[in-house]
Amino acid sequence: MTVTGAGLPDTHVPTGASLIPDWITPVHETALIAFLDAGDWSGEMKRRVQHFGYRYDYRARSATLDSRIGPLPEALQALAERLVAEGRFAAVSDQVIANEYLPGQEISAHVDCEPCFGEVVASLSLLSACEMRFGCLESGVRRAANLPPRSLLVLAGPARRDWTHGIPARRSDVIEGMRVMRQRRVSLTFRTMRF
Ligand SMILES: O=C(O)CCC(=O)C(=O)O
Ligand SMILES: [Fe+2]
Repeated sequence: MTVTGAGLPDTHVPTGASLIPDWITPVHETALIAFLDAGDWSGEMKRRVQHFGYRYDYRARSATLDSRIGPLPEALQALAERLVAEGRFAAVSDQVIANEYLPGQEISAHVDCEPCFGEVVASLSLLSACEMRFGCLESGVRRAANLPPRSLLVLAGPARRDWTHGIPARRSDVIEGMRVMRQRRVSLTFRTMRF
C-alpha cells in the first residue's frame, strides 16, 4: 500500500532498509537486557541511554575521535562482528547506543550523523514492538513499519541518507489492525565511526 500526501503512511520500509525478524533468540535477548541493566543508564535525556565505544554529543549532534570511551564490551563486539560476517557491514561497528523507551517515550525524526558515522546503521529491537516512522527528505512521503522484538533493522543507501526515522511518543501502536500496548523497549544501534 502506498499513500502519498496526507493519509496513512505506507507500511513498507524505504529502499535500502531491511528488517530481519528473529535476529537473536529470546535467551540472547534476556542476556543482553541483563548486561545493559547491570550498566549505567544515563538520565541526561528524557529516555535513558548508554553509549559504548564513542560518546555521542546530543547538543552538537556528533561524535568525534576525542569522545572515545573504549572498546565495545564483549557482548556488543560479538554482535558487531556478526554484522560483518553476515555481509551487512563492511567494517566492524565501534560505536553503539542503547536507547530505552518506556511507553509514551519517543525518538524524534532524524538522520543519523552523516559526517560522523558510516554508510550502514543497524538497530536491534529488544523486549517490545513499536512503530518506526520514515519520512523522505525530498518528497515528504511517509512510511511506517512495525519493529518486532529481536528484529534487526538495517538502514543503508537511501534509507540511511535520504529518509528520516523516528518513533512517535505513543503508549500503543496498531499492529496488523490490532491496538497493542507498548512495553518497555530497548534498542541497540550499531554504527561505525568515519575516520
Ligand atoms: O530505537 C531505535 O530503534 C532507533 C534508535 C535510533 O534511531 C538512533 O539511536 O539513532
Ligand atoms: Fe537513528
